[in-house]
Amino acid sequence: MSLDDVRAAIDRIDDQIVALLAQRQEQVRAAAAFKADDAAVRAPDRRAALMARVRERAEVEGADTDVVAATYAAMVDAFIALELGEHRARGNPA
Ligand SMILES: C=C(O[C@@H]1C=C(C(=O)O)C=C[C@H]1O)C(=O)O
Repeated sequence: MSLDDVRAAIDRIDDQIVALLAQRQEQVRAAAAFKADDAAVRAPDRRAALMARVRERAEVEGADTDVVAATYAAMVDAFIALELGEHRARGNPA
C-alpha cells in the first residue's frame, strides 16, 4: 500500500466524519431549541458527562484517549459557539 493509498483511505474516512458532523449539528440545533439562556446552551454538566463517555468509548475502540478527548473538546466548544450565536440571533437573553 502506497502513501497515496493511505491518504485516499483517510479522505474516505473524513467524508464519513464530515457527514456525521452534519447529522450531529442538526441534533445540537434541536437541543438548543429547548434552551432559554447561555448557561443552558453551555450545559457544563452534560459536556463533562459526554467527555467522560467518549474517553471510555475511545478505550473500547482502541483509539488514543487524549486525541479523542482533544478532538471532542474542540468540537463541542465549536458547537456551543454555534448555538450561542444562533441564540443571540433569535434575541434570547444571555
Ligand atoms: C447539545 C447540547 O449543548 C451543548 C453542546 C454539546 C454537544 O455538542 O454535544 C453538549 C453539551 C452542551 O455543552 C446539549 O445540551 O445536549
